[in-house]
Amino acid sequence: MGDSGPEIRLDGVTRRYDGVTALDGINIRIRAGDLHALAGPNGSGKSTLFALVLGLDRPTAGRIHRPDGRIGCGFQTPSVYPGLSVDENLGIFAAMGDAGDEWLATVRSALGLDPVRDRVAGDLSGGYQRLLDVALAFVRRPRFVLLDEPLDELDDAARERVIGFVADYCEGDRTVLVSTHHLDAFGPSLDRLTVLADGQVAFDERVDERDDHRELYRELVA
Ligand SMILES: Nc1ncnc2c1ncn2[C@@H]1O[C@H](COP(=O)(O)OP(=O)(O)OP(=O)(O)O)[C@@H](O)[C@H]1O
Repeated sequence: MGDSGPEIRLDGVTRRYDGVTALDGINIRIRAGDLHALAGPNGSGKSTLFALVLGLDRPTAGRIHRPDGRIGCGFQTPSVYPGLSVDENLGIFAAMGDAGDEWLATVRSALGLDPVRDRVAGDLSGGYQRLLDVALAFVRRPRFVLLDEPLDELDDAARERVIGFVADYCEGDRTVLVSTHHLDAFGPSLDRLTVLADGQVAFDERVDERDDHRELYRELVA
C-alpha cells in the first residue's frame, strides 16, 4: 500500500461478508487526471469499493495499491461537525493540509457556500450540508478525491456548480472517482466509466462526450 505511482489500483479484490460477496475479484485502475465515474445498481458494491480504497475496510482477498498522500472523500451521508460553522468546518480540514486560505476561499465560493459561511453546519439544509461535505473533500487539495453520490439533495444550480468544479479539478493531474446514479449529469465531463453489477466489473473503459452514458448503462444492467 502506498507503494505505486500516481494511480489507485485494485488487483483481484474480493470482499465477502457472511454469506454475501460484495466484490468479486475486481481489477480496476483509477488513473491520475481522470474524472472517473463508478456506477451500478443498488447493492452492486460501490460503497464497499470506496471503503476499501479509503482504507476503512480490508479486502478478503486481493490487493489495493494507493498512491502516497492523502485521499479526500465525500460520504454518502454528509459528515460535518454539526456544532461548528461552515467556515470553522472548512478551517479545521484545511489546517490538516497545506493548500492555504486562498484555495479554501476558491472552494467555498465555487461550491456556493459563501452565503452560509457563518452558519452552524448542523442547522443547514440537506443540500448545503451536502455541499459542505463535498467542499471538505477538496479543501486540502488532495491528488485523489472519492465522492459518494455528491449530487444527492442538490438543486439544479448546485448540481451544475459541483459538476463544473469537479471537472475543472481534474484538469491537470488531480483525480476524482465519483460514485453516482446520475451518469447523464456527469456524462459530458467523464474520462472513464466503470460499472459494477453483482460485485463484478461489467464495464470499464474510457468514454467521452459522444457516448450516451445513460443508454450504455441501461444496456449493461438491464
Ligand atoms: N457490513 C456489511 N455486512 C453484510 N453485508 C454487507 C455489508 N456492507 C455491504 N454489504 C452487502 O454487500 C453488497 C454491496 O453493498 P454496497 O453497499 O457496497 O453496494 P452499493 O453499490 O454501494 O449500493 P447502493 O447504491 O445501494 O449504495 C450488498 O449486498 C450489501 O448488502
